[in-house]
Amino acid sequence: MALVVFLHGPSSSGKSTLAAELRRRAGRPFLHLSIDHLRDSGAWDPARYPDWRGARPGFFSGFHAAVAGFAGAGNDLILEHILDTPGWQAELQVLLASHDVLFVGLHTPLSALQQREAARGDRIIGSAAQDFHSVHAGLTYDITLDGTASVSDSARRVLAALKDPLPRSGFFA
Ligand SMILES: Nc1ncnc2c1ncn2[C@@H]1O[C@H](COP(=O)(O)OP(=O)(O)OP(=O)(O)O)[C@@H](O)[C@H]1O
Repeated sequence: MALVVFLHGPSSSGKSTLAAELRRRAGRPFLHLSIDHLRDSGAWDPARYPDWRGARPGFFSGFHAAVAGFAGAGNDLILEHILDTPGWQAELQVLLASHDVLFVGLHTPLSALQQREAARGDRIIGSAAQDFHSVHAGLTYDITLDGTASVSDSARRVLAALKDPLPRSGFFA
């Protein structure tokens, strides 16, 4: 069984920043999985697909299976993801059923998301707003964080919640 710290929130809410701080402070190894890494390395480039909409379900099913594969092989994970598509949570609920999950929701005000998105310059303008209005709906988090709070305080809160044994996550609700 592996431990999966699942960081969830809109684009620009602070998932990658928190993941990096968690790994700095954790005192134990976590493998950080995010599609950002595939995109930023050039390994995955949606613009190259003649029919990305058609290819998208297969790409993400593969990503989800890879996450479960790493966890199944005993790797503790920090997973950064956005559940913006119907069926993804259910797919991951099945794939991660045998693992400990800490489901962390990052709530960041829309104005901050838009400011960050504009400042970054490498995100599609409007993605954050699109996520903001829907991405937290119906989810049960184990911890909810303010994405504008100090990242060290947020990391401390997450690490303090990693009790052994971990209660069954709201992710599976
Ligand atoms: N707690 C924070 N306070 C202030 N700025 C922050 C905080 N967390 C993140 N940021 C800034 O917000 C921007 C987006 O952060 P980050 O890349 O961590 O978001 P993300 O949720 O991983 O985004 P995406 O899903 O688009 O990859 C960065 O410029 C980062 O420096």
